[in-house]
Amino acid sequence: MGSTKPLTGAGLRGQVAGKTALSTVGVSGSGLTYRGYDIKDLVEHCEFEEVAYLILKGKLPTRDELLAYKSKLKSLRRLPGELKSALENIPANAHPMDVMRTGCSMLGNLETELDFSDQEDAADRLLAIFPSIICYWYRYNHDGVRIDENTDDGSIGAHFLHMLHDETPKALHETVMNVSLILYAEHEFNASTFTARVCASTLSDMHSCITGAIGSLRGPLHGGANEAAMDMIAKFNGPDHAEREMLGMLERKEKIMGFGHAIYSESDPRNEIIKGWSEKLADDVGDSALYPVSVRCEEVMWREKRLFCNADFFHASAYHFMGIPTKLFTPIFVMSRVTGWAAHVMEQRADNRIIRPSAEYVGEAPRRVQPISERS
Ligand SMILES: CC(=O)SCCNC(=O)CCNC(=O)[C@H](O)C(C)(C)COP(=O)(O)OP(=O)(O)OC[C@H]1O[C@@H](n2cnc3c(N)ncnc32)[C@H](O)[C@@H]1OP(=O)(O)O
Ligand SMILES: O=C([O-])CC(=O)C(=O)O
Repeated sequence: MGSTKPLTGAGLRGQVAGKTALSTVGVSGSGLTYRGYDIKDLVEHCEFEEVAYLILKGKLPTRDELLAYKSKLKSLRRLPGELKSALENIPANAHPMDVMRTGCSMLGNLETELDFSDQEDAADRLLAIFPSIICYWYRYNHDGVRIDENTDDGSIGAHFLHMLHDETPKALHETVMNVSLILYAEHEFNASTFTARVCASTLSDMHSCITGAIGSLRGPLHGGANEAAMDMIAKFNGPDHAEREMLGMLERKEKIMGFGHAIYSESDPRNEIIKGWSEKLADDVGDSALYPVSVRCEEVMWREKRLFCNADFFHASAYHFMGIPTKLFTPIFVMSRVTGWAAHVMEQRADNRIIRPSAEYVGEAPRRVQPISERS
């Protein structure tokens, strides 16, 4: 199990900030459970949509419930015309996470959650529409085409890859997307989820909560690490070069993205799973560079610093082998984590008190305002 570190100090580390029935991190099983189910068990037996149902509705679906849920999600993929126009107006050099944030916020104007009784529908709509949002913007701005977002693909992962590459994805890629979306779906009180809960605690709407969460996920210390890890490993021309560069970065006390974790102390259980798929994808594309480079990075970080790969590190090579542009890596995290965020919003609303901690004041002692004419 990925045991937890001594949790004290800055960053609210180790402080219980609320209750959740959604997941445990570093507590039991392989180290990550969703509603009591171990992540390894879920990856082995479930589709992402089943796990989304579990997270959002509280139980694993029956076969009929899953079919109905997948068909509902399929019917929610379409983009309103006003949203398409907004996406067309976002420049090609914008960061795709900013596109996701704007897309979510714009949808909140068009399909405002007027009452909390709409919350499950608002969550399902976001889950279904995020792949359409990012692919519509990307293909319009990079390839000059207006894609048809109403594909017939049976899963969210295949829908995304189909719109991105303009062809039905191969089975291996659909499987890896499925695994990846499951792995990223939920992770207790991480920074983006906590953002969503703080927003929810003011009784704000679902789109505001998710928009804020996207902003938090964007940073390289959180979801943005998969993209940053890719940028780093792409610069290494082989394992020995990677080792030399990594040692230099450590010497200069630089942060190496895709390593370490706020809660786990020895391993992130998601790493072993995505690393296995990255290796399979490397074989599939005949890679003899990026995967060995990634493995050497992992060895060096553990040997030198006892730092291990988190969920993001091997996601970088896995996504790359599937032909996904690096800048779209973190938006995939959004496509998955929206399930966890929305479930946390609903959980917060069900037992709410506004989240309002206190601060330790370290500023000036009380003093009088000097008239402006006397200030130097
Ligand atoms: C899906 C996710 O969001 S997983 C997280 C993705 N983020 C990253 O991969 C970014 C790189 N990693 C990090 O910045 C950190 O490990 C975090 C943000 C994930 C966790 O931060 P913290 O809980 O503050 O880390 P922690 O307390 O373990 O740090 C201990 C020491 O290790 C160092 N350290 C931690 N991670 C790294 C890293 N990736 N590279 C270099 N040094 C590191 C810290 O700087 C600190 O050094 P110090 O004692 O000299 O100040
Ligand atoms: O829990 C965290 O701090 C970050 C993380 O791994 C996640 O959100 O998946």
